[in-house]
Amino acid sequence: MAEQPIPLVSLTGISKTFDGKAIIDNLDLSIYDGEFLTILGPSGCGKTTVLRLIAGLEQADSGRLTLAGSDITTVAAEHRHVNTVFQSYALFPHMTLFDNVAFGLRMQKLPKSEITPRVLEALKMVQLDTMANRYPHQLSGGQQQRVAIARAVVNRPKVLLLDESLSALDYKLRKQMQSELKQLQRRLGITFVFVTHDQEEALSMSDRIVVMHGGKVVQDGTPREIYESPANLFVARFIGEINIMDGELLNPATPGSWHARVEGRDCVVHSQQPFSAGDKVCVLLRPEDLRMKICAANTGGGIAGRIVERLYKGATLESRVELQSGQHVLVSEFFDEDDPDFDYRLGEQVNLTWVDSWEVVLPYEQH
Ligand SMILES: Nc1ncnc2c1ncn2[C@@H]1O[C@H](COP(=O)(O)OP(=O)(O)OP(=O)(O)O)[C@@H](O)[C@H]1O
Repeated sequence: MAEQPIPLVSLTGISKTFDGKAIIDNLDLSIYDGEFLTILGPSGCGKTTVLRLIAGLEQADSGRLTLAGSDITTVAAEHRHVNTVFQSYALFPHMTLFDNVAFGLRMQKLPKSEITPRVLEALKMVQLDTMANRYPHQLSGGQQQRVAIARAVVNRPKVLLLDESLSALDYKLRKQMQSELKQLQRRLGITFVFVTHDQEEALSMSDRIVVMHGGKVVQDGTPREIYESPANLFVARFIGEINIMDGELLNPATPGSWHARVEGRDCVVHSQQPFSAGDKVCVLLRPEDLRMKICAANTGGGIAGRIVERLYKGATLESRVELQSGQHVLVSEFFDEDDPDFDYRLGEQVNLTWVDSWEVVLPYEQH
């Protein structure tokens, strides 16, 4: 078995209460050297608090924090090799970029002969070395964000914490910065811990995503694992669009698959979970996993439904289908004008199937 690497940062049994309310609840989290880890979750789930605990800006009520193997649970923020880039970049408006980036090193009373090359190197990394004499108001939002990163990187932290640091940017700039930030992280080899509530951002940037809900980690995995195999309905719904259908397991088909009835249709579903015959389940399917054919009601072998809405999205066509149970599901298909079945009309009867084994089967939860 491959040996598990030693975490660069580890949080063990960390709890934090504010005003008598548990905000972080017995949290265990390992962050590995050089990875781009994203903490993803809805507003108020405790993401920023986790960053502040790692940075030393908050003290945990209980638990243990280590950095590169050393216990830093009670070490002051300024003595941790950790830097934070906050949502508001908090640049000094009256200082040039050079002075903004040099500020921390000057506070440490380093000699000028060391400060100048380090600042220029950091500005070069974020491709702003030619603008060293400009002031923050002369920069775009994305450039200001890069200065904030240079200011953190110049301290040569082992870990860089980024708190919703792209959320102030407009859509196009945010997309551009997502890719630049990821490239920068690869180039620097610094461990990034990135906090966001934007699932698309998390999927596209991260090596690993930790999904938080109510102060707890509800799933920890690669972007693909989180998207394709959500651990529960909360994660499934939080990450992208999902259709949740009610089903019942009838009897085992093969090891890892079951004969089942899903929305009145007999089919085979796949799961490695220890289910029993008769168990009620939720069958999860992404809109792009479903396949749709025009078909008279109950003749196609799949789940019968009726088109109630069509949404043209450019590259894809999304259709809302009402099943016989009254439930609505969303189907997303690539636009294909040559497919005679493609141009559905409102009210048309259709038949839904899905790509074999792409379904996720979870224990039944009210939804
Ligand atoms: N210093 C504090 N004093 C009291 N309550 C706090 C404090 N810091 C955070 N909280 C509360 O803890 C909860 C979690 O806050 P936190 O900022 O960690 O959430 P978040 O997931 O980062 O949310 P957002 O995405 O909105 O920033 C919130 O209910 C918040 O009001």
